[in-house]
Amino acid sequence: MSIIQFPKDMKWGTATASYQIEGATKEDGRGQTIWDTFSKTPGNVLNGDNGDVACNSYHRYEEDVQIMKELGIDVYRFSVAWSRIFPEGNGEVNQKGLDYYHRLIDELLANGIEPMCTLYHWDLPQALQDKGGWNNRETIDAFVNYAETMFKEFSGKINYWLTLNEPWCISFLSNYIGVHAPGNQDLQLATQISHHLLLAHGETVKKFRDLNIKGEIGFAPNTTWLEPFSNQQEDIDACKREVAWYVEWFMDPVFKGEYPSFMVDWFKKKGVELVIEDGDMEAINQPIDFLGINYYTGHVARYKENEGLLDWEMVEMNYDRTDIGWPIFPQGFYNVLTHITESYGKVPIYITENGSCYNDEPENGRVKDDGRINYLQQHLTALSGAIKSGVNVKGYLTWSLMDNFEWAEGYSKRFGIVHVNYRTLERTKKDSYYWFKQTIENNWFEN
Ligand SMILES: CCOCCOc1ccc(-c2cn(C[C@@H]3NC[C@@H](O)[C@H]3O)nn2)cc1
Repeated sequence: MSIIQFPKDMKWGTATASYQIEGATKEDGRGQTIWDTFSKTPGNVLNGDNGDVACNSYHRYEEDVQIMKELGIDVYRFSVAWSRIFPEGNGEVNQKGLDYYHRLIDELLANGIEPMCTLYHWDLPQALQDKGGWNNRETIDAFVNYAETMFKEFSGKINYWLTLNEPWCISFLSNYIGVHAPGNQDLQLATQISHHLLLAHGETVKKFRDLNIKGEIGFAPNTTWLEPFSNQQEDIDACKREVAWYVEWFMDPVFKGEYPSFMVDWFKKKGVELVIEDGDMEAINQPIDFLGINYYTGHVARYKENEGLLDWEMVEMNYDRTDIGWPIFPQGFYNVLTHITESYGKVPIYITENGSCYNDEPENGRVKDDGRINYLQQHLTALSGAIKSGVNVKGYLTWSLMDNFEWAEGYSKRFGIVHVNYRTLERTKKDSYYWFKQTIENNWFEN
């Protein structure tokens, strides 16, 4: 057994997102979003699930904050539903929407918990999607206007801001692979959307600086790691392409002001012509205060000609897998974090999402989720190793505080350290909740 310790100023927390937990989708002036539309289109979401009720956190946030207070966390990451603030995406502000987030944030602050606000976590107002959504550059202006409204309203209460959650999911998963809203399957469209998302991020950071807002701002790319099956250059290059699709494609423009040329060339071979206007790359290349990193899984891979978009295939290594089927690959967590530090320097990093799907149910009031505890132990051990090797990690927020709407998987996949009974909405703290609570209290755990 060994003791895994963390820096004394390490911040611990949990993360959620508006569409996944709030419910109340037709209350207090909230406008429809692309996930309301997508989830109610038959076939898009398992079991026809949608976010109309979810965890009903819109009304149960006080109970949820008490659960967080007992957990002993320092920071809670949530997202704001843009369509609660601007039901049509822009125009007249909805005061009842602002009022809800004041209630939530005041409850957090009153209980000594720091709010970390994600401005965009996938729930685009449908009215903007009807005008082209993220493919329309006017959506960038609407986003900056929404962000400016939030900055001015909550400056002084919120000190940690994230512009975008997982731009790879927003662009490629949702507009090329097509399994998330709005469900397009067009590589040119998805790639152009990725550029507009980066522009929205950069213009928002500029606005944050121009307004002299107190606090820190960043964004939260999702990451993965592919380990080459051999030291053959074709295997190494294939893995590099997939990691770059998530990491370099979004981080090079922000940190270096340019796209990774080997990926631009690869997309060109696939017929993609990215439209970049004068000044775009300068607008994206804004210094950020911290990076949110989301990591779930990785695997071993090798080159395979004409396989998928990037010519690679997974190598089956009898991985242990979670209940959503993702390989448990903690070495990928260490590798992607050290890779990011080697590429972009010691930018402060918060792990804004890391967690696992285990569908254990309560028995006699207890949820015995050993799989999730094991996942946390393995990934926090990898994180501790990354910190020791120089990665500038400031905090770790597990995904998620509670079971919630897992997008196309609906409510069938449970990521929470707190169980939610979707019929009664009763919350039940899982064994992993108590394990995480003890780890936070100690700032170490025994592996
Ligand atoms: C047919 C091919 O299908 C490919 C599916 O490909 C993916 C990839 C990635 C994901 C994914 C899901 N999550 C968890 C969320 N992160 C944000 C938060 O809202 C969590 O709910 N991260 N990545 C899903 C599906």
